[in-house]
Amino acid sequence: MGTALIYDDEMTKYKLLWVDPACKIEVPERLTVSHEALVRTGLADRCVSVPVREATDAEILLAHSEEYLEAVKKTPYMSLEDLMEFTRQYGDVYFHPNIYHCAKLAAGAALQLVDSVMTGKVRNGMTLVRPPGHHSMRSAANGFCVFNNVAIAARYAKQKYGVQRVLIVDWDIHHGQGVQYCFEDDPSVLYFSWHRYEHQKFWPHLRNSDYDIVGKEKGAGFNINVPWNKVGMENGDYLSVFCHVLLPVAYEFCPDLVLVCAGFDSAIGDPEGEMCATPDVFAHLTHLLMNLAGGKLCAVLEGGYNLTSLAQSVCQTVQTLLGDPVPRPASLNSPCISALESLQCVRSAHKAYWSCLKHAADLPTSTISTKRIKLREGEETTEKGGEEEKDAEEKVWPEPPKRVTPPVCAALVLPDDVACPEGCERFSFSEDLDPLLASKLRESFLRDADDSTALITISSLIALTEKMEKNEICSGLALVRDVTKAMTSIVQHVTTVLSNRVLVVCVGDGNVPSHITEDRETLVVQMGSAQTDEQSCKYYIRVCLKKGCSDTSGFVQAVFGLLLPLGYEYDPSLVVLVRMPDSGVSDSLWQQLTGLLQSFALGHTLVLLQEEEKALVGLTASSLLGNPAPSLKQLQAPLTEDVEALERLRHRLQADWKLLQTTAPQTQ
Ligand SMILES: NCCCNCCCCCS
Ligand SMILES: [Zn+2]
Repeated sequence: MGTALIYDDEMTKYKLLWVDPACKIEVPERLTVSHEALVRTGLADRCVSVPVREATDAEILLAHSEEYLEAVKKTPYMSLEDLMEFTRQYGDVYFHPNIYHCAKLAAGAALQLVDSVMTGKVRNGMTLVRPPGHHSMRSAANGFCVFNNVAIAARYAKQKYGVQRVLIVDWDIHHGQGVQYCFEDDPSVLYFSWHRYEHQKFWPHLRNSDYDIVGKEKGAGFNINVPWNKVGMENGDYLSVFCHVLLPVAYEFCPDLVLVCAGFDSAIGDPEGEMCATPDVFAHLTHLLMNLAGGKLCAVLEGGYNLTSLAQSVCQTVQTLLGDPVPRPASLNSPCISALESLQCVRSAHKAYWSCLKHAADLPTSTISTKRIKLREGEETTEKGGEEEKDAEEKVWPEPPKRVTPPVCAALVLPDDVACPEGCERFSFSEDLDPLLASKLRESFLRDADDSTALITISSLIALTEKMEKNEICSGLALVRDVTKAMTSIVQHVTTVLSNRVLVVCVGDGNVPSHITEDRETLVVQMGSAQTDEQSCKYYIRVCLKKGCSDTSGFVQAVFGLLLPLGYEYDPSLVVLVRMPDSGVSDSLWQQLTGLLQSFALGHTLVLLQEEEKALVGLTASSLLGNPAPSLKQLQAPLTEDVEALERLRHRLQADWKLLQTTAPQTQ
């Protein structure tokens, strides 16, 4: 299934008609540069084009009062003076004779997108709209917004399609207070927003935007605010919040639909956000949400006021929705102290509501980032947002890397009697093997040296890793007699011959040859049930779950709290996913993991299965082809001892792996 793109240039036909410094950044070119970039890059042609429509009164009344709608209806007939007068009653917004029409189109576009996804016409999609929506409230326009496009879409999806749970992710740099107010007592809509806050010094200066505002009554826990109290936040800050707050909660919530308030003023160069996250980060934010709700994801444009980073970010988002491999995360910095404080505060505020956060640390005793910490003489404050910050417009950043899709998406090494699934390519090493390599492989990996099928398999795997390295093949899968032997030979080859970093993920117990774990190049993460006496060390990390990998919620904890942050920090060029015999992992969790691991290494994931498990070839290949994994059931609480063990492991490792941190360093 494809990706919908909804855009109509009618929404460019309104603009600011008078002088107002607060509103001058909201210009029609925001839409034209975004759409033109999608056309120029060929991404628009790869999408399913869906027309806009006007939202009806009834649909607008899903989130707004009649008196407000009636008032807005009068604006097309107003004189300039009347428009200015009408505007004055609201904050940081402007009206225009054509804005009511455009606001109906913006809301209608969001509804068209919901229809396209909910009817299965497309898998996911994005709509480029203005005016944006997330600041508008029941009876008030605000922050360039007239109707709350995403709030209306959420209510519409529940009403028309019986959607039980909607996740709204608001990655715009402003707090979508309009969305928060709409759903704050509603447990069926989980609203997540991060936003520039600076301890309430930043617009809209609301006390209600802070981390302790968690929702009301039945909605308590279903409103998550992540305040950024400094500018200059980077990719590492954003990805840490996704891994340690949003994703664990989102998987526990288990939404039937994901709506994104896709604002790109959180990208570098934006005059509003003054953040430093690069446009390619939106490829990762999008990808990390694409296995929720069976892939049903609707992205609705909100803000974004730097026309260069806006266009690049929109393209990164749409290209990921189309299923292209995501770029490697450019060398991530560890989250800054201020971000860690926010992270700790949010996790603490929500520990009462989400079992995945039950063991989160308490509130920090003091927010050290706001105090000027006494540094050794002469040392510059490493903290972001210092006065020396140049203003956003002067920021320069590299163009996001070209994201080439390899000619072969998934190559499979299978015994002849196992069918190759649709969309994949059977791969077996045909040219005669280099005799030197053959003998080396024989002596080091084969039980009986003349076991030719094993030799073919091993050499096929070696050849496969080389084609992946050349980006001729994206991902691979092999049925092998002994996954441990196969893993060893691959790691040996890739680290020595290709001298690349390999992330090995072992699902299930079983011994991992020690020499892999000692080469201090390869990172091995093994998830199982074995109570190991040997401690995890920096490059060989063992997650032990009481009930093993059959415990889905414990496993998910480990994936988001440990595996993903490690993967982002390690930034491998190849991921080897090994399903150890009798791992006990469920099929849907296995597919989720296969999908999530494609966040790394340009999607170069090589999956190793025991040949007895050939029944898993089809569903594993489906995930390698980019099909969304089936959604997991709502997760029950993970075992206390597992969560505590994971916390202890994270505490021990966070000195080596900065993205594992979830708390700010304690003040002395
Ligand atoms: N420096 C201009 C102040 C603008 N304040 C309103 C911003 C609304 C953003 C909507 S995404
Ligand atoms: Zn914004």
